[in-house]
Amino acid sequence: MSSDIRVKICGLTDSAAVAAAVGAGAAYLGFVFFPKSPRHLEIEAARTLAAEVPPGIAKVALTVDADDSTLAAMLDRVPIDMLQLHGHESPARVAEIRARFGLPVIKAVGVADAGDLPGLAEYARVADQLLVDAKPPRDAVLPGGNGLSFDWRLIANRRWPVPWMLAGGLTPENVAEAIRLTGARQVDVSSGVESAPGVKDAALIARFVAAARGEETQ
Ligand SMILES: O=C(O)c1ccccc1NCC(=O)[C@H](O)[C@H](O)COP(=O)(O)O
Repeated sequence: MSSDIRVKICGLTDSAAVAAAVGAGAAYLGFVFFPKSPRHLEIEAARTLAAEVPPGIAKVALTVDADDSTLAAMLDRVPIDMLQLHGHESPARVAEIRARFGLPVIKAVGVADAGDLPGLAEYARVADQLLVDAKPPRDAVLPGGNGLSFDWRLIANRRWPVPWMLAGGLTPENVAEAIRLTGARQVDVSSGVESAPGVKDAALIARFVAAARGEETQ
């Protein structure tokens, strides 16, 4: 496996977690703005954490069907590099947000079966990146960050015209196999590096990044 795998650690809620992700070599750090989430950040808390991220690591704001005024209020205070849209935003809405706020957009798309794959191609026309995630259960409170994976064989050897990240239920134990099966060059994790919902574990973050890069020795 190659060490050029790029890792996104999502749902960081405190300085220790940011330091752990930065120290482990994450390429992207995700901040969740979704009040029902145990990882939700108020704007001023996110601003403080964002200031702790060194240049060269992308600060990603995750939102769910946010309207323009909510996005504007957050972006006015928090120095964000990319938006991750994790709701039911249509392709037209993705294009609109991208144009209005002038930031690269990652569109999360849930996959449960082969019927979900055409949606990915549609979003690849308007988003800068795709995040290929597990589809949340119908009764889930969270549209992502549920620690659930999907059948990776569904996307084995699939390619899209934009960069993409594999997400959903990844852990230090399974990430190498997920990369091998899918050919992903970027991976995203939240629950799999937590000791409790919303509480990141520095050792798990380090193990995850090392495993994704094929560097883990144990
Ligand atoms: O993390 C949340 O609480 C969350 C809330 C609302 C929308 C998305 C959310 N998380 C998305 C992610 O953290 C990841 O991008 C992805 O779903 C993988 O999560 P996990 O399966 O927990 O690794």
